[in-house]
Amino acid sequence: MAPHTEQLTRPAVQLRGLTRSFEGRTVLDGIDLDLPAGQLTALLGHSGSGKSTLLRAIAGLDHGVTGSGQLTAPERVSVVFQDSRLLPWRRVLDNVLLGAEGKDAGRRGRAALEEVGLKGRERAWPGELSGGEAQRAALARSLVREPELLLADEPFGALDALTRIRMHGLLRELWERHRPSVLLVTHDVDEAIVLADRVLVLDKGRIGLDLTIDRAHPRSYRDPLLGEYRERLLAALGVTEDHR
Ligand SMILES: Nc1ncnc2c1ncn2[C@@H]1O[C@H](COP(=O)(O)OP(=O)(O)OP(=O)(O)O)[C@@H](O)[C@H]1O
Repeated sequence: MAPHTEQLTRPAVQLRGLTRSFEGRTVLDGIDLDLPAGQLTALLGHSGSGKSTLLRAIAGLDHGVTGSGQLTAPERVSVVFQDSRLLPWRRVLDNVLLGAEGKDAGRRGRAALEEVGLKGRERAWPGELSGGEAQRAALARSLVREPELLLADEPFGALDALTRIRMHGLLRELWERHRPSVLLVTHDVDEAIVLADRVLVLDKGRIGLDLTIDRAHPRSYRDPLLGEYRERLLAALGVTEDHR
């Protein structure tokens, strides 16, 4: 599907000189970044490189952290984490409706559950869902707010490999249908290459590599033409032949 050009001209997120420190240790060191509206961007980086810190800053969830810089982000932002964060004492539909506003919230909640493949599970308890189903419910909850920006912090990191691949298809489908701007934090180079149109590598507090993945969707994990992107990303992450 062709991107909506009028959307791509207006950045959804703008960071200028964004700096964040913990106890005097600088984690983000003057980041300048524009995320165009309606783009699916992945953020890679080693453990501890500051990916979650950056995502939390954009989400406005980093109160109390020392920092400076300018940040603009849309008002309607949804965040999905590695753990579904469903409230165990609320049924699935009631979880999905948390934070949903408006008269038609119930209808939107049911529609979102249907979109993620959970039709019929509205009255289930979170404890009755598999890990993949719980993440589907978390995605439904994020959709119901009709976010302009979806921030996802390793949303598939705790899932088995097969479920993860299915969830990749689902996320891409949902994105194509709703076109929010997405920032997907991941450790998984292949996940980034298959899903995202742009991949950023966070390194030493800065964006070390900013790579556009110029391949049509749906993409196959086996596409040899994605290999070149993989090599560039692995090199930016400092992964050499000796590590493989
Ligand atoms: N609340 C905090 N207090 C002190 N240090 C923190 C806090 N949050 C994060 N840090 C430190 O900031 C650095 C970046 O953490 P962050 O969680 O952003 O990294 P990450 O790239 O998301 O890592 P991972 O991939 O392992 O989740 C780490 O060294 C971490 O210890």
